[in-house]
Amino acid sequence: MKQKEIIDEITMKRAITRITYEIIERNKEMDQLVLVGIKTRGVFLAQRIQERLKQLEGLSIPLGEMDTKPFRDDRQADVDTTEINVDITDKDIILVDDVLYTGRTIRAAIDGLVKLGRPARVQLAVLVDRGHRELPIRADYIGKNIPTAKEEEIIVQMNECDGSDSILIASEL
Ligand SMILES: O=P(O)(O)OC[C@H]1O[C@H](OP(=O)(O)OP(=O)(O)O)[C@H](O)[C@@H]1O
Ligand SMILES: O=c1cc[nH]c(=O)[nH]1
Repeated sequence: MKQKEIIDEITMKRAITRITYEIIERNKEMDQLVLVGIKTRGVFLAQRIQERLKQLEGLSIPLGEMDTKPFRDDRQADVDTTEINVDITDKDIILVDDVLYTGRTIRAAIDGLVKLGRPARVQLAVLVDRGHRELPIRADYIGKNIPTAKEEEIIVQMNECDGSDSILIASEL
């Protein structure tokens, strides 16, 4: 497998900052927002957006962690490690994930969310949209659009779990 860095730490940081500004611009009632990070790296991304919102607007936005494994259509797990300790009914949810590919993870996340309550609105923020959707799902906030071949893989590395911030593309060639 050949790997090449396509996004470095600084560019990744800028993309997260831009997503945060877009969230501020497009959500007038910020007190209704709840960030929900999709495990694993979506949670760290959501935490970074939460920190930026605090720095830029002085806002403390609640954050939950979504485990999509129990709701997947391909493989399933009995244990659900979702932790969302706020009532999501009538709230504006922003789902956060690192990569958007087929859209199946997001479908599972929405399934998990509606089991917990009835949000007013659900938006989606992703660091990378690599295309190849298999469901009618799109992101509202996109850090980087990275056109890929199906055989390639996007690897997002984050300091919190990988020791550094970087986005790589991997291919057999
Ligand atoms: O749009 P999709 O085709 O569903 O792909 C996107 C998902 O794939 C990856 O998760 P993965 O299942 O690799 O789990 P991980 O984040 O825990 O590594 C990524 O973090 C997204 O959640
Ligand atoms: O390329 C991909 C596809 C799904 N999830 C990833 O993290 N990378």
